[in-house]
Order: sequence, then C-alpha cells, then structure tokens
Amino acid sequence: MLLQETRTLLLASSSPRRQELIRTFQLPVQIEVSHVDESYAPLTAPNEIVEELALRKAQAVANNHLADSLDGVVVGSDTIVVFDNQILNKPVDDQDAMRMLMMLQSRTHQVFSGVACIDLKSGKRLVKHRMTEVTMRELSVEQISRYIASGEPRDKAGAYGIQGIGATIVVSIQGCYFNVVGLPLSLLSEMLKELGVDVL
Ligand SMILES: Cc1cn([C@H]2C[C@H](O)[C@@H](COP(=O)(O)OP(=O)(O)OP(=O)(O)O)O2)c(=O)[nH]c1=O
Repeated sequence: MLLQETRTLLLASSSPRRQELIRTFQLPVQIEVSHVDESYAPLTAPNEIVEELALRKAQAVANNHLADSLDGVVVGSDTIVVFDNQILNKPVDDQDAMRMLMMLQSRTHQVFSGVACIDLKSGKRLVKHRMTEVTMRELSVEQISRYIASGEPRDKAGAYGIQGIGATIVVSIQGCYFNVVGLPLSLLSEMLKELGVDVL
C-alpha cells in the first residue's frame, strides 16, 4: 500500500482557538505567528476585509520560506463581526466591549471568517470566506458587566466567544459553528483538497 505523503500545515496565527482547531485534522502542524498590519481601507466590504487580511497573514509566513525547501501549505485566517453595516474587531478595552455587547444583545449579527492557503511548492494561492449568522439573547448591563469581568471578551472579535461561557448568550446560529470560533474547518478542508492535501 502506498502511504499518502504528509505535508506540513503552517498556521500563520497566534490564536489559541485556531491552533486547537487545525490540530483536529491530525496532520503535522507548525505554528508561525505573522505580524502584519491589520488595517484596511474604509468602506471595504466585510468579505473582502477578511479575505485580504487572511491572505496578508499567510503571505507573510510564506515569504519566510522562499529560500528553504519546506513542502507545506501556509494557512492564514481572519474573523470579524458585522452588525448593521458596522465592523466589530477585537475590543480595545472593557468600555469598547460593553459598547459592542450592548449593540449585539437581542439581535442577529454576521460573523465573517476569511481563509487563505498558500502552497509553498507550487506557489498556488486560494482565498475564500464563510459567513455565519448569530442571534444573541437579551442581556442587561449587569450581565454584560459580569461577562466582561470574566475576561473572555478581551481578545475576541465582537467581544464574545461562542466556545466559552459566551455560549450561554447565543440563542441560535445559522451556518458553520467553527467559522464563528475563527477557522471554518469544512471550508479549510475543501481548500486543502484543492491543493492535493486530503484531510479524510
Ligand atoms: C466571534 C468570536 C471570535 N473569536 C476570536 C477568533 C479570533 O482569534 C479573534 C478575531 O481576531 P483575528 O484578528 O481574526 O485573529 P487573532 O488576532 O486572534 O489571531 P491571528 O491574527 O494571529 O490569527 O476572535 C472567538 O474565539 N470566538 C468567537 O465566538
């Protein structure tokens, strides 16, 4: 029987969630944090923002391997929350988290995640995104304050984490759950397949 050649996935991310999620593929994973400028032009559409930033992150790591012979695929990702045409990134402080959660409670918002894959051998680049709709329950200022005090909102787009105690404030979702957590696994596995890497 021919053993399938295993190629390394280079995850261009500092996000512990993404690191944990990509390991579910049971493929060799290397983490290489990319330090890129995450600014974007005003009025850029959400899908374009997440695709552009995912590619920027992946490209920065790919550039570090131009001279070596590493046979792998670099994966970059970016997640934003969109409510009423407003883009919510990670909150800058607790007050910002309060502003975001007051806006999101009792309503439905969109979560966009972009994924970029760069094949180091062929140079082929793929960039796609997914969108998930999330509906939050009604929250009082006191409940939001207690949630912020838990520390969970701090490093998350939209100031909540569906995978943590934030699960209790989400009523329903439509679309991919992992897209909300920061890495849409079914989309990523499809993209890897296109580059010749079979997860299953
Ligand atoms: C909405 C939501 C976001 N998030 C997280 C995923 C991302 O880590 C973060 C969005 O910030 P990003 O800028 O996409 O990612 P990051 O800075 O954490 O990591 P890196 O750029 O190095 O890859 O929000 C959750 O963990 N749970 C959620 O429910």
